[in-house]
Amino acid sequence: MRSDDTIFAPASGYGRAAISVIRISGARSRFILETIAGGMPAPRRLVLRILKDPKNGTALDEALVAWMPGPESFTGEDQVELHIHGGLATRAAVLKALGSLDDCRPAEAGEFTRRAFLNGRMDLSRVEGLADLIDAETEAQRRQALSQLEGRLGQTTERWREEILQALALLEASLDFSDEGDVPEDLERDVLRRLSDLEASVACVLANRSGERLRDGLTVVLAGPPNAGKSTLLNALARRDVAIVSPIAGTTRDLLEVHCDLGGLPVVIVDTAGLHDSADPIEQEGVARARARAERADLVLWLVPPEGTEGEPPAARRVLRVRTKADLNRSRDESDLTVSAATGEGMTMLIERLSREAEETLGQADALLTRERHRRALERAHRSIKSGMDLLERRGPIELAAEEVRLAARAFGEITGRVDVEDVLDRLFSSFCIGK
Ligand SMILES: Nc1nc2c(ncn2[C@@H]2O[C@H](COP(=O)(O)OP(=O)(O)OP(=O)(O)O)[C@@H](O)[C@H]2O)c(=O)[nH]1
Ligand SMILES: [K+]
Ligand SMILES: [Mg+2]
Repeated sequence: MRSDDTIFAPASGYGRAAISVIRISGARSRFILETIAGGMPAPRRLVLRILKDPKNGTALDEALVAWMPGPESFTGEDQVELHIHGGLATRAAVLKALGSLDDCRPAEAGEFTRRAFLNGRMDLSRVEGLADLIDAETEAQRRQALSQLEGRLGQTTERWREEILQALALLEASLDFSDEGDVPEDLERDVLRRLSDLEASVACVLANRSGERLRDGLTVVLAGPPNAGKSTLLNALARRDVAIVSPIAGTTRDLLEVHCDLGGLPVVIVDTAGLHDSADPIEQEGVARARARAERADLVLWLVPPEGTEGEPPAARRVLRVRTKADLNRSRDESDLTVSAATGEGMTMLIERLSREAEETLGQADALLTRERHRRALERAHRSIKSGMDLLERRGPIELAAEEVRLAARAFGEITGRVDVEDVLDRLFSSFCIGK
């Protein structure tokens, strides 16, 4: 794959639609537009054109076309958009015509965004914001992703990086002084004050985990003995037939996740295998997976059917006891909630309860960090700042303090993709759809 090829791809979804948008980016964009649309429109204006096959001049479609010259385009390169009719045959014919041109090829997943990043049009944290925006399933996730796309995280870490580079400059100046055997104490005190301000700001951001939580959603695991009604409840919460339900104990073996939107907040509900001792190695594996997932979950709903023995809930952060199949047994007990997926009894209460849990955990999300990657980089920056401060306070070697400060600057730079992020790039861009 050559990075100086001109690339093209449908930017709207596949399947039949009224309009389909095809994006083109690269040096041949102008030539392509001239060739298939018969001339150049004014930049950034949609104009109606007949698209013609470059091989034989036959008409392909009537389309709105736009010419977006670089460097002020999304990718930073010359770009073209063709808004063609959304029929499958039309799209196939236009894509085939584009593919027949020299140095033009279909784009790989995320290649447009990768070019935008490489051409300095977006920093890495904004690229991640864009990926999250495309994947956002709820209102709160959308707002968070948009704020990251707008550059809140990137701007903050860039500011921190600049501040720490100033501290580094001062330290280096004091190194020069120390050659002359005279380290001004003011200078070191000044550096120490700057580092300590920065340390406090970074610690404050690290303490807030709500961004990552909001991105991933609140995880609720449905656990219980076999036949407790876990899969039935999952289907009822999802309002569709996701999991197999049967009177046979041990129906569910794998974990099954459903993403729900509760009042604009993302909740992931996980159905699991019934917890019990089994000689069957597949069931044992299912039970082990159920226990592991319960341990990591924000909340476990421990489902207890009216019949049979209850057993012990799995190890978990928080457990709510839910009596199932209320239609079969009217007796009250010490459960937190009582539901019947069959009649719908108690379902409103359960959903309200889950919404409240989501609101408490995710509701006030105003966090800067949304990914583990950000957190790891910031933690490293924080550690280095603290080591640097420690060295200065103990009047240790200035060279070592300067090195710590340099490491912190580097860690800040990783968040926006200034340094060392090749592996992150490959993973991130391949998670995009083709055409983005
Ligand atoms: N009457 C009544 N039956 C229910 C209710 N919920 C589930 N059942 C029945 O209970 C049986 C077991 O339900 P499942 O949802 O498969 O139970 P499970 O906990 O997922 O079972 P495993 O996956 O085998 O562990 C099925 O026959 C369901 O129709 C309910 O609220 N009322
Ligand atoms: K079952
Ligand atoms: Mg089941």
